[in-house]
Amino acid sequence: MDVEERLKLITRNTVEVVTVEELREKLESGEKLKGYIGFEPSGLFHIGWLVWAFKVKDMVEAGIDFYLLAATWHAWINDKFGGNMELIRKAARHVVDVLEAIGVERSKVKVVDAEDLVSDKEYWAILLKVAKSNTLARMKRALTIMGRRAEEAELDFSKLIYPAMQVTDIFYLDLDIALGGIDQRKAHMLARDTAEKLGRKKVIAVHTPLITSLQGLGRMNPDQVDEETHAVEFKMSKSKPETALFVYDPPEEIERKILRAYCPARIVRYNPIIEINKYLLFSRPGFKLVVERPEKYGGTVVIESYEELEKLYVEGKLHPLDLKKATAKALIELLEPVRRYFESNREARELLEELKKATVTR
Ligand SMILES: Nc1ncnc2c1ncn2[C@@H]1O[C@H](COP(=O)(O)OP(=O)(O)OP(=O)(O)O)[C@@H](O)[C@H]1O
Ligand SMILES: N[C@@H](Cc1ccc(O)cc1)C(=O)O
Repeated sequence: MDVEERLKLITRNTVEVVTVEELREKLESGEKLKGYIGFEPSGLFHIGWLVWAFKVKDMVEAGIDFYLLAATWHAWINDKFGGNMELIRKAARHVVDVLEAIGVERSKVKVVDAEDLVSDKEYWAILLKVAKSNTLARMKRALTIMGRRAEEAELDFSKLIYPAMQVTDIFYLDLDIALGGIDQRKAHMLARDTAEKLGRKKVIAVHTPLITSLQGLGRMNPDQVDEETHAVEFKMSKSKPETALFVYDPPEEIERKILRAYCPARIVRYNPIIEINKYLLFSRPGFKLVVERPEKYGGTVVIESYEELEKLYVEGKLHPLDLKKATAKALIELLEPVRRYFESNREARELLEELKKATVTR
């Protein structure tokens, strides 16, 4: 694969890459590049996570040496599973199972655990240098990377250490590329600015879009919700199960959740059903959405691209109910391999059942 093809694969379906020029330069240099994503292992895998999971597949295919960081200590700081480290560790194993189910081969990624990172004194030396290079105000502002508002920084002191840890993870693993949803932007900008101060490698940030909660924005007008509020208050999130579709939800459940979901007519901004189409369905090469409807409502239509879908929807030529039914059907198909994986893999299934029973707390 040549540089342009690799670049295309890494940058497709992203919100931003900081910066594309740096990425091109590194790819051209021919050196082996190291990329990563960190995740808090704290419960079940919702379809929003598929957005970055598909990007992990792209990275691996583009020849990036890819690390998956199970951010166990970070999840602990963030009060996930009530601070039960045993459950957090199990949840980390479960995430790797789901990734395997959607085709991220275990042998092609390196799974690392935050517990191993912190056992090295070098990690703490870097962390102190990161802390020394930044103001308290900047660290507080970065708190949205843990899905918290800046005001929550003072709940307990460990929360203030979290952003410095995320930057340290990047330096310690000596990464070239950091992947995350757009809500992780502040961590990556902090890492880039701190790298300049410390004379370290400046990480390239690749940000994927966020899928909105199935409950949408409540009574808020989409035009009045900025991206930061969207990320903290209105994204699909495993801590708020009522907002989420899980990758192993049975077909009937997927259909039920989608039929009840927020999907205002003609509006695409922060519309989760539209986003599922844009980021998960049409992002797959060759995908077509088949909308079956009676002749009197326009008859069956096969939509070939996301642009075509958006146009039809905004013009009011596609009713939300018809869109929902077609989306449910396509999503059920997309998730079929995950259901099969858990049906046929007893160990993975038992772990999933155990996690389902554990209370998903924040
Ligand atoms: N709704 C979403 N759509 C797309 N990506 C998401 C979504 N939610 C989280 N992500 C991405 O998944 C990664 C892990 O995020 P995180 O652990 O905060 O997930 P979460 O489901 O919001 O968890 P929690 O509810 O426990 O805070 C991050 O890179 C984040 O950007
Ligand atoms: N902050 C990320 C998790 C994360 C933790 C440590 C990292 O190095 C990277 C990512 C989230 O909320 O999902």
